[in-house]
Amino acid sequence: MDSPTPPSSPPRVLLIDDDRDVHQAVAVLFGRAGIELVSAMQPEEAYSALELAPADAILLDLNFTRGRTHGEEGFAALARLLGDDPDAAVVVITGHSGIRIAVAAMQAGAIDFVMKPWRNDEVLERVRVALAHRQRRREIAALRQHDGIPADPPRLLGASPAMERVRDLVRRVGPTTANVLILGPAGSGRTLASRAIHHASPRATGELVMLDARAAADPRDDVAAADIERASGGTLLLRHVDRLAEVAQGRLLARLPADIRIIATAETAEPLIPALRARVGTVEIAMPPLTQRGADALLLARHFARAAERRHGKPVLGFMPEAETALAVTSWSDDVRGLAQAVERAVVLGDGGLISEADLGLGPSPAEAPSPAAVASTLNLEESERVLVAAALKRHGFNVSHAAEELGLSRAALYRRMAKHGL
Ligand SMILES: Nc1ncnc2c1ncn2[C@@H]1O[C@H](COP(=O)(O)OP(=O)(O)OP(=O)(O)O)[C@@H](O)[C@H]1O
Repeated sequence: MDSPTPPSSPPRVLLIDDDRDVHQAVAVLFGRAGIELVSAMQPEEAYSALELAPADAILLDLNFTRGRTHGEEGFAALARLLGDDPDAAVVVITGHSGIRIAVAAMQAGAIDFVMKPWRNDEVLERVRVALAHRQRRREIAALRQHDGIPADPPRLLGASPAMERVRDLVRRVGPTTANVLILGPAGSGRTLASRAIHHASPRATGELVMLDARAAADPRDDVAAADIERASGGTLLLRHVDRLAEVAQGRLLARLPADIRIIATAETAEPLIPALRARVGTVEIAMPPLTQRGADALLLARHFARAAERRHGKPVLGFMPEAETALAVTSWSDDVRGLAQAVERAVVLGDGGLISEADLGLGPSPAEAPSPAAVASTLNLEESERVLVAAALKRHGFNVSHAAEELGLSRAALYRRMAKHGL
């Protein structure tokens, strides 16, 4: 995530609208007004854009599916934008007769609204009000913070129900001072979730002190008392707490002051002594492995490709269809981090075209597709079904009829399973 816009640079406004003509018109308008436009055609693209570079204000259309006028998608996006960042300055865009919808959006936290078709001066005025609002919020936060403008909130990307549940828990627990134990595979986003919780907490102006239990040369080593002390007033993040030997866990428990907020991460809770688990795990959050997040793998791959594009100045067109299928079924050794590294490598070494399966270091040969036996030994029933369906689709070049025949399913049944698993 980049740092917020420095005061001297032009204000940055994110437009979320599925109409290209609107983007073109706003680009001209903002260009004249000295406002930088960031464009997103869909809400998911917008969350990725915000993670890469924060916006000072957001213009949000409320309908993204042709023929829809009730704004459900826009309201869901508004809730997510404000859930991720309660200080977000959002102006909603509604149709000509949408005054009731506009009022409901303001009740839901939007700062203002504009109605299509709009007058240019009206849009600019609303955007400027939103920018001023955001600036005021930042100044107040900076006064509280003492050491400058606060960073934007970390964002957990993903549209799967599994990630919705994680975001919901993060949102509920963040503003409290409850201790949280985050369980899940290495690289799945546990530290990112910890940052989001700290950022949303009343202790966000204090330090997030990170201690890695793996850093101890000997698992019997103690967690430094001085570090624990530093976290008073902020949050203590104990990473990989399951790597501490039981004796060290006991000593750690004895040293934890009563008034400190603790977030701990571990792969599983089994190695934890019950008293430590009870102390750090007032709320437990299970971070699902990427293979349980359906189409999130592709969504994250696109996000990491955009991030690498920005970081290395190398353009990327996207992913080849077979690479997309492979992404949906690959279990990376380091979960989300493994995916991020593979995508970044592909962008760095690629020629700016479409990223192939081979570019991602994934075997293109059908023989390498998982066999039912291999699948069954490591995954649960749901995951096995997803991997088998994806592998059959891959073997048949995404020909649904052929894949359905191989799986002994009707085409309709296969389509249902594809929808269920986000394939
Ligand atoms: N849902 C997500 N959205 C965006 N980025 C993510 C998401 N999950 C993970 N990442 C990114 O993947 C990388 C690994 O995540 P993170 O460091 O939080 O993992 P972790 O579970 O704490 O692993 P470890 O403890 O081994 O470092 C980070 O760069 C993080 O920003």
